[in-house]
Amino acid sequence: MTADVDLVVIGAGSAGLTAARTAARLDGRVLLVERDRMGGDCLWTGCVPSKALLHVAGQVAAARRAGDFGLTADPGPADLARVMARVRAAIAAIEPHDSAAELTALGIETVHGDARFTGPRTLEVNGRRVAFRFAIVATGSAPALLPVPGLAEADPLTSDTVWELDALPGRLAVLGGGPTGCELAQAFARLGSTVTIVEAADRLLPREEPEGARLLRERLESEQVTVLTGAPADRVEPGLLHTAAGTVPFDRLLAAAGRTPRTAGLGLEEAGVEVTARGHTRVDARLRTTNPRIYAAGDVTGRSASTHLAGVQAAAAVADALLGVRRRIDYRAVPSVTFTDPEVARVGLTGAEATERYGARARTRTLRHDRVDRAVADRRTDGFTTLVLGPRDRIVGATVVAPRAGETIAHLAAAVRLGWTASRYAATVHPYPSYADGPWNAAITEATARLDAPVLRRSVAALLAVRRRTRP
Ligand SMILES: Cc1cc2nc3c(=O)[nH]c(=O)nc-3n(C[C@H](O)[C@H](O)[C@H](O)COP(=O)(O)OP(=O)(O)OC[C@H]3O[C@@H](n4cnc5c(N)ncnc54)[C@H](O)[C@@H]3O)c2cc1C
Ligand SMILES: NC(=O)c1ccc[n+]([C@@H]2O[C@H](COP(=O)([O-])OP(=O)(O)OC[C@H]3O[C@@H](n4cnc5c(N)ncnc54)[C@H](O)[C@@H]3O)[C@@H](O)[C@H]2O)c1
Repeated sequence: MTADVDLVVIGAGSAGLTAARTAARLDGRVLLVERDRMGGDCLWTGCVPSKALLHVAGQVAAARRAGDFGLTADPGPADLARVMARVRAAIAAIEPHDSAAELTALGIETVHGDARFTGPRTLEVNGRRVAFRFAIVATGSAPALLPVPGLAEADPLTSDTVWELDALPGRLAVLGGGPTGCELAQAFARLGSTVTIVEAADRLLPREEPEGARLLRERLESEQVTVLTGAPADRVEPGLLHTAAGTVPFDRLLAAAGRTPRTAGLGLEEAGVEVTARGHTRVDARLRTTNPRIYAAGDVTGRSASTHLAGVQAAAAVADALLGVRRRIDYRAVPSVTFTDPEVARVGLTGAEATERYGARARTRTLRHDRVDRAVADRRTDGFTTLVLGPRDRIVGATVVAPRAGETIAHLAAAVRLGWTASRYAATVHPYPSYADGPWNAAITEATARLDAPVLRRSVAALLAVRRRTRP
């Protein structure tokens, strides 16, 4: 069978766009199929609108705190229609980079339609049959619809639809206290809604360091957000959410309790592509599905839940398929950030995960940000840095909770990837006064604490004595 294209990419989101661009750069013949909007969730309903919304909400919150700085300003509730216009403007500014025109200029053929595999090396889109050498499934994930009685009837908002609101809900109940729930809850509370977060686990952000979740909760509560934890949703009546921890009256409900992969209707069975029990494409370390000619990348794999990792996976999959070049993805060093205020940023293991993996060889070193002068100057000492140390004192994880922690964590991602010790990290000069002083000072404290080891103290004392004699 002669192939029509080297690579067909299904889905033009974070993973699919990177896959198509990478293949085009290698001079591959590429067909990119998207059934909805070029740019995918990150551009239209995920990263970009949520960060734009959080930015405006942050400005409103700062204006509310103006009294702290001797100013007077009471912005009152925000005009959501105008706020959403700002959000759409951010999308509009980025959208041309992901457009079909831009990709066509790179030599990529784009087709608007629903792709469906018809065999191990063929698929169909808009009635057109395409034979491919390789394919990449990059169809992403969608908000999960929980089987909570009454939830569907309550017409819940999701991260797909919340952007269509043009008036602030008076009382907003947010179902799920993961990154989506926390970010949107804080944004709407700051804009003027009365928000309650309902989280099944015993804390917000269950994947993060408990102390980070605790600080975020404290901050949200200080901004009048009600947080119910240990509160799985039981059922919904009109205007009333019942949970194990009490009832929550609401005007609108936002369902943010997880994601589900988009694998239905793709003809994966015809292509010999197996899915896991949760519906993700089953992939190996090279991102090959159970059909070695078909790869997968991004949310659909269940091994990525971020734009940065989706892109890295996609580029690696293309190199593997088209060039036979294997690129190892270092999953140990992929940062994740919840862009609330304060931001909760992590790379690698939490303290508890490190103890589980390394037992007594794991340790943590925490520096509270009342020791970070920039945080003091900004009156933002409600943060901390934790370095997680593993065997041979290497940094195997880190959490930073602070304004701009999403920037600071990037250095620590490099440290984890390169297997640096705290001493090695401490040897890199950091600018003062910055939030990056958090990790730096934590590393310096760790490095200098090691000087307290009796053997080192004896050596230092001996050296000092020698110097006193030779340079009296
Ligand atoms: C509210 C929110 C905020 C977020 N914030 C961040 C953040 O700040 N930073 C971060 O890194 N990540 C963030 N994420 C996660 C990030 O958006 C996703 O991880 C990322 O978009 C996944 O990219 P993807 O390419 O795997 O899938 P998607 O972006 O979902 O793209 C998949 C595309 O495939 C298309 N498609 C599906 N089926 C077919 C088919 N059969 N034929 C043709 N096309 C098809 C879809 O229409 C879609 O456009 C956020 C997510 C949410 C919900
Ligand atoms: N800033 C970012 O990078 C960003 C932002 C948003 C989402 N994401 C990614 O997208 C993925 C999905 O995030 P998400 O927050 O939508 O989902 P999630 O799965 O991370 O969190 C959902 C939360 O809902 C809770 N939950 C589940 N069922 C419940 C019930 N019946 N009642 C109450 N609570 C319930 C869970 O315990 C969990 O804490 C994540 O992996 C996340 O990293 C990233």
